[in-house]
Amino acid sequence: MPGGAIAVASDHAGFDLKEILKRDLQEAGHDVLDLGTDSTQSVDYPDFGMAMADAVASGQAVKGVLVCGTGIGISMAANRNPKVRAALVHDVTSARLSRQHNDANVVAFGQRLIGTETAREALKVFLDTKFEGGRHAGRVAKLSKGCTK
Ligand SMILES: O=C[C@H](O)[C@H](O)[C@H](O)COP(=O)(O)O
Repeated sequence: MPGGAIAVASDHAGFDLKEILKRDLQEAGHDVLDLGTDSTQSVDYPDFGMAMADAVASGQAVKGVLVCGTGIGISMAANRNPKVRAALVHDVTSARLSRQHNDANVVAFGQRLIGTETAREALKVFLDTKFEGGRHAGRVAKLSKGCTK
């Protein structure tokens, strides 16, 4: 069984894809923490992006998966916490690079923009790819420091 819980969260516009990705994670043997939402009834994406940030920053989850209509708003919300590096991913290449170069700990998808199969494949790659470190380590450390003003 892979180590550490993976949290999933979405707004109403990402609910269907979140459920598909959650099932994939469970079938792969991951411990999945579902932070909602629980239906396609309209909700506010900041509530779920920030719940994800809390789960990752506290160590309750080692990685996270976010989905909203575009992936933009919910990743913006999560990234307000300096311990979160949420990558808005549109394909397998950006999923891989978000891990290799940015050590992303959260991946975000836009259900209205990405094909389901692309998102499923991109999530697998995201979880299977390691951070390269090296020249990227200092850059990522600067992100973790947050704003200076
Ligand atoms: O960045 C925001 C997300 O894409 C939301 O999922 C989107 O704005 C929701 O739109 P609506 O309320 O029209 O379903």
